[in-house]
Amino acid sequence: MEVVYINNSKVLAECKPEPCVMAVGFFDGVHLGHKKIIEKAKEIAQVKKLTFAVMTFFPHPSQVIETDRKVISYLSPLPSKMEIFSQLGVEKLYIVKFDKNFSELSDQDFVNQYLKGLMCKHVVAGFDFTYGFKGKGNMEKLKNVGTGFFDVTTIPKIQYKQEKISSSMIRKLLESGLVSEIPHYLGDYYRVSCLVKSMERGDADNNFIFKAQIDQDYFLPKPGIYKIQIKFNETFYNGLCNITNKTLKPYLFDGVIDGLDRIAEKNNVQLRFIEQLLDQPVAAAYDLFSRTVI
Ligand SMILES: Cc1cc2nc3c(=O)[nH]c(=O)nc-3n(C[C@H](O)[C@H](O)[C@H](O)COP(=O)(O)O)c2cc1C
Ligand SMILES: Nc1ncnc2c1ncn2[C@@H]1O[C@H](COP(=O)(O)OP(=O)(O)OP(=O)(O)O)[C@@H](O)[C@H]1O
Repeated sequence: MEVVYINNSKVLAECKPEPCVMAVGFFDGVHLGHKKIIEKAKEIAQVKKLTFAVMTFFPHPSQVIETDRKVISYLSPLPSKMEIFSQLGVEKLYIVKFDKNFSELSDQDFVNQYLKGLMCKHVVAGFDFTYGFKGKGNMEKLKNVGTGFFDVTTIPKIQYKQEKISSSMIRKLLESGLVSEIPHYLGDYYRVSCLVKSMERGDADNNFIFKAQIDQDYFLPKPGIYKIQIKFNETFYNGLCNITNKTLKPYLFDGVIDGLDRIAEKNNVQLRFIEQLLDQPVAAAYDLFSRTVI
């Protein structure tokens, strides 16, 4: 996957565009609604024999625009989002810096400079996609202004239990500790990548006790005790993890892993949240862990 960072219209002019089918959106978490959009763009690109591209923005628009709900941590921080896009077969990823200047670009200028400028022949986005200053552009307008330049495909609302699947909904579930519900929205357990700081045999049952550091850009579940899996070298290990102080930066997890003797310190692992066991962290975590059957 080729990654192109666009910081302003000058850098945009230096891009070497190629005719493409483009999925557009912020796509935090790349949930089931987002996946439908990306899969549709891929399918159209194959049929039309064009490059399969995605355009996303960074940071989240709420960090630049006045809103009551600022998104400061992510379900998929940029490196994780890039990995997911690459796994979904995206050929070209445009990452547009969302700054004050960009936010004030009119909807017409965004279409002319960015979508037409990057040689989009087909744009795919969801039913509620908005763009341009004050979010004045929508899918209806996009179809009109694209006539003669690009086609537009709108993905209808993807729902679970009669509600729109959204990144905000997944954040709410994490804030409530309801991690076991998340696969219905994400298509998989909520996962974060982290760096193992220490791993030693520690408790009475000879389980491994680990401490791991997580990138501070990740949105974390409510403090508490969680059943987890650690993925390392394509193998999943069951365990428990204690999330304590959410304000601690960088975050440190500690926990117990069952029968794990291959992960050494300084390894990057993927941690998946399976189920909340206790809705508050415990001070003497190891005591609790050693008494709990993993
Ligand atoms: C050029 C441009 C300017 C934007 N300006 C604003 C803005 O002034 N106010 C706002 O609330 N959102 C603005 N947005 C954000 C969009 O409304 C929207 O959140 C963004 O395009 C991501 O779409 P998505 O949230 O559907 O993924 C702008 C987006 C673009 C592409
Ligand atoms: N459930 C859904 N069904 C269809 N399209 C969706 C769905 N959720 C998001 N989209 C589309 O995905 C793209 C990215 O949207 P966005 O990143 O705002 O997702 P979101 O889940 O709505 O986020 P948030 O909850 O933060 O508003 C947009 O084109 C949007 O219309």
